[in-house]
Amino acid sequence: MSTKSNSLKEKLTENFSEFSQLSDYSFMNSLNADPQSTKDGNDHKPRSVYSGHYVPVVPTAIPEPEYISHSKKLFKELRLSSNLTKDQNFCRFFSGDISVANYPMSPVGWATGYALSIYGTEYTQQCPFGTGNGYGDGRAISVFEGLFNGKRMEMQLKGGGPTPYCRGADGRAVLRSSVREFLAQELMDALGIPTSRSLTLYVSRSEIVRRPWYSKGSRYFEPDIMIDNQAAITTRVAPSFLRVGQIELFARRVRNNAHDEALNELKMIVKHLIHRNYKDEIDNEISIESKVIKLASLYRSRLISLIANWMRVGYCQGNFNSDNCAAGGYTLDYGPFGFCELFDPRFQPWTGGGEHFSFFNQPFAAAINFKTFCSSLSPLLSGNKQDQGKLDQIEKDFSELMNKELKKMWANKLGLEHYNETLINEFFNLMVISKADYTILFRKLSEIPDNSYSLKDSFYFPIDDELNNRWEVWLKNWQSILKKEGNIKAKSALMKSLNPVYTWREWMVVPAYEEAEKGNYKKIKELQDIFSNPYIEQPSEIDQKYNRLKPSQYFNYGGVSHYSCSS
Ligand SMILES: Nc1ncnc2c1ncn2[C@@H]1O[C@H](COP(=O)(O)OP(=O)(O)OP(=O)(O)O)[C@@H](O)[C@H]1O
Ligand SMILES: [Mg+2]
Repeated sequence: MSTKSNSLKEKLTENFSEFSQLSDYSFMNSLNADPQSTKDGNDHKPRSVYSGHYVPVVPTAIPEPEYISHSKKLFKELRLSSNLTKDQNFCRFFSGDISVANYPMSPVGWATGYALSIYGTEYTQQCPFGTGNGYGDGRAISVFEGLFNGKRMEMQLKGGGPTPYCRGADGRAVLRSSVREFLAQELMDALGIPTSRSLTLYVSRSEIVRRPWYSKGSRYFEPDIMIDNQAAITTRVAPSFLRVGQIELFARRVRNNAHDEALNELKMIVKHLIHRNYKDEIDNEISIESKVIKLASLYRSRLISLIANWMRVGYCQGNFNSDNCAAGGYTLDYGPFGFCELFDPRFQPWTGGGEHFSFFNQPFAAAINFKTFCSSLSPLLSGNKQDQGKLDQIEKDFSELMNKELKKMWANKLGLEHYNETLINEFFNLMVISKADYTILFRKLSEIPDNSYSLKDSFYFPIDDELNNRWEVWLKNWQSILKKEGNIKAKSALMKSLNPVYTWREWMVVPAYEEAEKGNYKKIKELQDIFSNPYIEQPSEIDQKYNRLKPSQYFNYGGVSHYSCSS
């Protein structure tokens, strides 16, 4: 009996009509549509959107879509059968032709507006109307919301054609950036870092868009040519795609007395955020003021943990504006991101990013986004001084708690129970002077070596005797603390669970999207395999290929070591 019910429970969704039965829309049912929008979602030209939480939009399908890949892991988690990828309607739907939607699915998707603050400075000029009312999802369109094993998930096409927020751009994403986002989400999830997830990746055999990019071997900082790219659509999945910038938009409207419904719309979107991302942790029965305070405190914990995790694996988001900061506490928008190879605290692959969004500055950028988040919640406290005091305190404590978490992370990354300032400062100095590869060095240290010879393959240049001696001294000090603290074998195992073997190396990903441009998807699948298990050493043939220092020719190489945000 129990076997039977288990097998029933395990039944996978096999075809598109079963898939449609999973749909259950709360976004469109419980929030306000822009009153000026049309129900049919035929709304693809830039225009001002003054109110409402979303605009109904029908995506523009990419012509002649070809399936490239899907996330086997996410499919399993959602209990979707891989057979679905062979279903014609599934393919049409996730390549943008949602006219195939069956009841209870909606044949219309939605795009949302959001505000933009760059490192705390509010921008309004970023839209064609100079007001900020034309800024939001320009090419991201949500098309599905459903219940999967009781978990509510939203599915969003990236590159699904223009929306009213497109600001005159084409609404498309190129194959290169879609491959990057698809693979990066897979890797981040496997690294154990909260993230939007990859569902599927389709490319158009016939639609071409032009973008500035780098010529082969370019040493230019900014793109030097225009190139033709195939359009692609990748679908990402998350409990919500709400951003700090979105809460900010509604709060700005309250502050500016933009319309009578402004405060109510802010309240609705915050309640929606709680419902989507914090439902299990916030009691529905408490007052809105108490909910807001709890929300700020929960988001603070999630954001702090997220940033510490980014630092742990060498991830640099690159463009950590309020509009690229998910209010649910996970990584969102894999645009000009990168992973640090040669250790550099100022690592920043995006040419437009500046130092403020660089690798080691991310805790500060996060603190600023958190401040924006808190001040956006403030109007919901109805001027109550005591509640405002609590919210202010939560915001004020961000940096101290962030520091604490970082110290814990650095200590654990080195197998230590406690942060040791002298030891860790000397370690950072040595990493910089020795020109170490961030991932390889930490992984080699996870073997807890007792001599510097074991580290030599993690340096980009041979180190001299003096430096060598410094490493020897450091290793000795480190080992003696480790030994005092306890079981070395257990420490090594812990370090290996925090320090991956394999990481994102852009020069390995470039051939994957370049081959894909020629219709060969083998390298994408290979990388997907490697990225699915980044903490486990692969057999030596595979290991030699993927566990390597960045070759010298790829330094200062346009499109590899740095890139513009032309996606
Ligand atoms: N080709 C395009 N067509 C329309 N809008 C675009 C296009 N490229 C970028 N945008 C819009 O410009 C804004 C800034 O772009 P950014 O690179 O931060 O985001 P993105 O990578 O497109 O999307 P997301 O943050 O949803 O992952 C976003 O609102 C985005 O929707
Ligand atoms: Mg973005």
